[in-house]
Amino acid sequence: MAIVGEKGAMRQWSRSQRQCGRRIALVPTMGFLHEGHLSLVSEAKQRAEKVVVSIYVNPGQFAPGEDLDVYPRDFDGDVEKLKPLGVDIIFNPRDLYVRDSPEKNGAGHETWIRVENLEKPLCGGSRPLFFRGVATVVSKLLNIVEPDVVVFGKKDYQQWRVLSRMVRDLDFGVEVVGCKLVREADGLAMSSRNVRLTATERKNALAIFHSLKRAEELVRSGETDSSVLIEQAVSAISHAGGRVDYASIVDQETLQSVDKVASPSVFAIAAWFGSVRLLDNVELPNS
Ligand SMILES: Nc1ncnc2c1ncn2[C@@H]1O[C@H](COP(=O)(O)OP(=O)(O)OP(=O)(O)O)[C@@H](O)[C@H]1O
Ligand SMILES: CC(C)(CO)[C@@H](O)C(=O)[O-]
Ligand code: BAL
Repeated sequence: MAIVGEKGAMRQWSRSQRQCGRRIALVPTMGFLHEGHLSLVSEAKQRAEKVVVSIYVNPGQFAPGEDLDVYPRDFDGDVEKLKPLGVDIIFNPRDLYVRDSPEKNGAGHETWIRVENLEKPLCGGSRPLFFRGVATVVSKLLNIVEPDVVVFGKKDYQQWRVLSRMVRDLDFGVEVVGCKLVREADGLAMSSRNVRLTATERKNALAIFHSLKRAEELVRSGETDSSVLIEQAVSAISHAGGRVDYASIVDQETLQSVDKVASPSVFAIAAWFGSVRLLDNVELPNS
């Protein structure tokens, strides 16, 4: 497993692999890896001969005042976790944006990608520049690594949908794969940010998962009214001391709210426990 920090070297490696006819899969991450990330690597290994994992905490997707400075990092630990998995390259770019290179004399990055409608609901409400940053950095990674397949997790459901749309709309020559959300043994969605929860917040945050499970059960027993499903979730999370950013039942493709659970929909929640904002979701069964 090699660690590559320079984008020219990354591109050169990819091109030489492709010239030999080898398929490349890319797994983009921000590091502090957990089993959720490792499941993406397994999926990538199934789909390509060569696997690149990128580790880059992208400043371009954090607004001022968000948690960029305290985002968990453990590069050496990540390397150890990836070693046994047969990953070929860890791409840990030092020079991703022009502003990262002092010799460019302040000539800054000024090109941004917007996925105009899909970026607006859900996370787009409280993080209006988030998907602009994500779409732009993922475009850069795709242009540098030139993978055949790129793998994302459905824990970040809207992110997966936004990036799939971007790839389709802009004709990137890559297949986008969405992998199922991986949970801790007690049900909490795995997330790098979980480490920032206190023990009490960690316990209370389970209310998110329990309320989504409850919604699933209600749908199975015939409840289709979104407002009923949402109210029980908001109430359970608030009782547990959480602050709901959004709790929305939306169409799986358009991410527009639905009043009734009648077609493929997803119940997506973002909620704060202490200073940590957590995401979770379930794809709801059709009633
Ligand atoms: N629990 C999970 N199950 C499946 N995929 C996941 C899970 N957690 C993260 N991923 C996926 O891993 C990729 C990298 O995500 P990232 O490095 O931001 O980790 P994260 O755990 O989502 O961190 P955080 O939410 O704290 O930013 C994304 O495609 C994301 O959806
Ligand atoms: C896709 C991504 C690596 C872009 O920085 C990030 O948003 C993430 O880790 O989910
Ligand atoms: N996985 C989400 C990345 C972020 O919250 O910035």
